[in-house]
Amino acid sequence: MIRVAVGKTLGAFALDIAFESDGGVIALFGPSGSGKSATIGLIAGLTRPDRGVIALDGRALVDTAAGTFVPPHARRIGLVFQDAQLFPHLSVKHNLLFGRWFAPKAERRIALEPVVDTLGIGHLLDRRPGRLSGGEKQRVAIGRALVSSPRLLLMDEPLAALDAERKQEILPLIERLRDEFGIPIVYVSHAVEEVARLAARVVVLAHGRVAAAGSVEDVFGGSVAQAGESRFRRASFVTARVAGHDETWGLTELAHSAGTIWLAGRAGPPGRDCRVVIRATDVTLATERPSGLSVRTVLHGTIARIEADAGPLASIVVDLDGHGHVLASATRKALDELRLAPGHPVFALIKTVALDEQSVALAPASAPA
Ligand SMILES: Nc1ncnc2c1ncn2[C@@H]1O[C@H](COP(=O)(O)OP(=O)(O)OP(=O)(O)O)[C@@H](O)[C@H]1O
Repeated sequence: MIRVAVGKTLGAFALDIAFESDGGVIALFGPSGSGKSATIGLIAGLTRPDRGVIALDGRALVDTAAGTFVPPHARRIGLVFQDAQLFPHLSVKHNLLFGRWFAPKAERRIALEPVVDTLGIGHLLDRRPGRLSGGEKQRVAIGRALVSSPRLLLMDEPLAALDAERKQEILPLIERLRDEFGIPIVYVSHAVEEVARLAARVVVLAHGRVAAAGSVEDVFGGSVAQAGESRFRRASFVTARVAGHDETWGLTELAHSAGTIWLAGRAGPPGRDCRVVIRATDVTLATERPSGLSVRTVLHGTIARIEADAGPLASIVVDLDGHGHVLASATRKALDELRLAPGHPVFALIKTVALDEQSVALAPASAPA
């Protein structure tokens, strides 16, 4: 359990935040400059708060009123940054073993072998970091943090420097370490896709304050959490159930009460709950059920809210039959011409080609998504 309630002034920037997490992955989400990395620095002990408390499993790491400040190396917190920050003169194996020095012998819960297996880095052990790709380096950085048997893992945009393909290789590995090693993780990102796949809870920061906090479903139920994001990055997700695979056409059918969602590719066994991430720019709205279109996914819903940008665009939050929301981007002109307003019924159309396996996060086999 991590509890954070701190204030810190950094030049002209004032951070004043409070949140708690009792395990799993909690995401810190928010636009650039909102204070995500500053928060990570405070939890790791790289900086000291001006006031407040940070406690891990009931033990104060910082308590300014009591004069407590546990130094970073004694916090037992693993860190993974965007840039892997490996020791260039050490082999991969010795980089990994370096992490162990920080764990007292009695607390070395995590052995090297399962970490190497999970991350698929066994063939790299004798290499130096200079001879690794970006994705390989990042796996080793994650491994080094894990073998220190940390009480908490802080991951600050660990995928931001990787291309889309590398990201898709590493995301499942982070899912596995979340599920197999049981270490609580604070995960910083401004990618909705990553947050939707990994996190149970999210804290949205804006201008150094907590703008929203709660379950991922609740916080991303509308577009408010993404107000600072460009229209190309805005996304929502819906929880659906894998209904089956169409082997002839290579499609997966996902059941939702608002309609069937089709995605190109295979995603999970039938019966499994999942979250489907849908970019707002991939959603088209229609006032009538369309015919003669190639679009396969037609979800019926009701306009819950319209948020007009300063420019020509608007974000439309569509309530899906009381089971989640989908976010659409449209021009204000189109809204005007279709006379769309809150309370109106609409159909949300999503191209099948906009969704594939990578748009889907499977819920653990036994738990709801
Ligand atoms: N040491 C410092 N001195 C002065 N200002 C600082 C210092 N460190 C951070 N800041 C300021 O604090 C604010 C928050 O920075 P922070 O790095 O936490 O943002 P972020 O949400 O992680 O952004 P990004 O997504 O771009 O990494 C920024 O305005 C930054 O310029």
